[in-house]
Amino acid sequence: MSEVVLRGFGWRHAGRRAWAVREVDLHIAHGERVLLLGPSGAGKSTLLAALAGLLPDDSGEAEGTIEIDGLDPRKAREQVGIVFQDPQTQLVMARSGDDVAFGLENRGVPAAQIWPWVSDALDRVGFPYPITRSTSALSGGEAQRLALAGVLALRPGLLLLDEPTANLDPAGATLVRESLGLLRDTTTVLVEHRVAEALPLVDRVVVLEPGGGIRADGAPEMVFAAYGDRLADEGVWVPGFTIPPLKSATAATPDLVRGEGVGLAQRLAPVTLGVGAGEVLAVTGPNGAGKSTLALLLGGLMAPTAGRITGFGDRRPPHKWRAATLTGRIGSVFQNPEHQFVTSKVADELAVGPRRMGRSATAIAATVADLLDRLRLTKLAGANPYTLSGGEARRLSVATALATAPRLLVLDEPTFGQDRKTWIELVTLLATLRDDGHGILAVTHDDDFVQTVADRTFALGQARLRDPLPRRRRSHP
Ligand SMILES: Nc1ncnc2c1ncn2[C@@H]1O[C@H](COP(=O)(O)OP(=O)(O)OP(=O)(O)O)[C@@H](O)[C@H]1O
Ligand SMILES: Nc1ncnc2c1ncn2[C@@H]1O[C@H](COP(=O)(O)OP(=O)(O)OP(=O)(O)O)[C@@H](O)[C@H]1O
Repeated sequence: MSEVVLRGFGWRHAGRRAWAVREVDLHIAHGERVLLLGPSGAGKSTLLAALAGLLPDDSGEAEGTIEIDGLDPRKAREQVGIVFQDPQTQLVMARSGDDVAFGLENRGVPAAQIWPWVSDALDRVGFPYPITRSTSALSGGEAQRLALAGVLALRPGLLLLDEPTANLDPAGATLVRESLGLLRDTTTVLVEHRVAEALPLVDRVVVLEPGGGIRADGAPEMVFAAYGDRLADEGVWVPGFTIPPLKSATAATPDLVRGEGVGLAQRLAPVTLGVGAGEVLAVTGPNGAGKSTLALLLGGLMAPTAGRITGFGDRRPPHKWRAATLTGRIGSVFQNPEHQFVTSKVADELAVGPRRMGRSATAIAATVADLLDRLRLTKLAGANPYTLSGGEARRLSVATALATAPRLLVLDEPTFGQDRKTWIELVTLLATLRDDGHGILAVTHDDDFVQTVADRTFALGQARLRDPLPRRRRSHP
C-alpha cells in the first residue's frame, strides 16, 4: 500500500499554453480507492502519468510537489503499476507471457515465483491464449487484458488505471472488476468515464476542475448528491443519466457495401453483412470475435481470404480501389486513433483527405474550420495530434474520416474515451449524418451507443477459429 500526497501540483506540457492540471492538493491514504473524474482534456491521464513518474523534466513545466510514500514519483516507480488508456502501446515483449514476466523480472522477483504469478494474473483477466501468443496479434480487448495482467502480477502498492475496461466485453469487464475488488494492500486511482460500473470499486470520488483545482472530493454519494447536476452539465458522466434515442425515421436503402461470406484466416470466420445508406449498424460481440477485422475488410483496408466484398456499383472490391476513390467513398476510424495520424498539426490532419481528392484551398479551409468546430477541436487546431488526450484524439480521427464527406463511415469504437458532453455531440452528429443519407458501421462495446443510435445490430459470435481455451497454462516453455 502506498500513500500519495500532492501539494499545489501542476503540469504544463511543453508546447502548450494552458496547464493540463494545476493547483491540485490531494492526500490519498494507504489502501484508498479513488475514482478520478473530469471532462475530456481535464488532465486525468496527465495526473496518472505524473504519479507514475513518467513526466520527464524536459517534457513540460511542473509546479508544486508529488510524493509517493515520501518519495519523488521517479524514485518510487517500484511501488507503482500503471495501465495506459491505449494498452497496445505498453506491450513491449513479443510473446504475451514474457510481457507479464518482464515487469516481475525487472523488480527482481525470484525466478521460481515468476511463472506461477504470470499464470495467475492471466487467469484473473481471462486472457484466452497460451503464454506464447504473439503480442502483435491481439485484439484491442485482448491487449487490454494482457496489460492489466502485467500490473496485477506486480502487486503494486499504488495501482493507476486509465479506463481499464473500455475495450473489454461485458464478461471481461466484470471479471476484471472482480479481480480489482479482490486486491488487498493496494492503493488505487482509477480513471473511468462511465461512472456507474466503477462506483462499486471505489470509496472516494475526486473530480478535476478543468483549468485548475479540484471541483469535488468525497464519498461517491456525497459528491453526486451535492454536485451531480453541475457535473453533468460540464460533461461528467453521472450515475442514473439516460439519453433519449436518436433512431432513424426511415428504412435503410440498399447496401452501400456488402460482404458475402467474407472472412480472414485466423481472424474472422466468414460472415455475410451489408451496410445501407441512412442507417447506423452496430457491430458487437466478445473480445477477439473479429469486429475490428470486419471493419478493416469492409472499409477496404485489408483483403479478405474468403468471400467477396462489393460496393458503390464498382466491379472491383474496395481494397483494390485507388486511394483517392476509397477516401471519397469510405471514411474509416481505427481502434487506436494514434496509429492513424500522418501530420504534426490537428488542422493539417483534417486537410489531408480533401487535398488528396483535389479540392480547392478555399473549400479545404472551410471544411477544416467546420469540423474543428463541430468536434470541439478549434482550440487545438495547432496542436500535434500525438499530444492529444484520449478523448480529443478520438474526436480528431472521427473528424478526419468526415473530411472527405464519404457516403459510408466505418468507425471502430467511435465513442471511446468521451465525456458525457462530447459523447452526446458525437452521437448527435452521427445521427444527423445518417439522416442525411450516410451509412455508418460502428464497432462498439458501448451499450448506450447501441441503445441510443443504432438502427440495427450485428452480433458477431465467439471466435470460432481459435483453439479451445487452455484450462491450465504450461509453465515457461
Ligand atoms: N504530451 C502532451 N503534450 C502536449 N499536450 C498534452 C500532452 N498530453 C496531453 N496534453 C494536453 O493536456 C490536456 C490534458 O490531457 P489529458 O490526457 O491529461 O486529459 P484527460 O482528462 O485524460 O482527457 P481524456 O478524458 O480525453 O482522456 C489536454 O488538453 C491535452 O491535449
Ligand atoms: N495482426 C494480427 N495477426 C494475427 N491475428 C490477429 C491480429 N490482430 C488480431 N488478431 C486476432 O484476430 C481475432 C480477431 O481480432 P479483432 O481485433 O478483429 O477482434 P475484435 O472483435 O475487434 O476484438 P476486441 O473487442 O477485443 O477489440 C482475435 O482472435 C485476435 O487475436
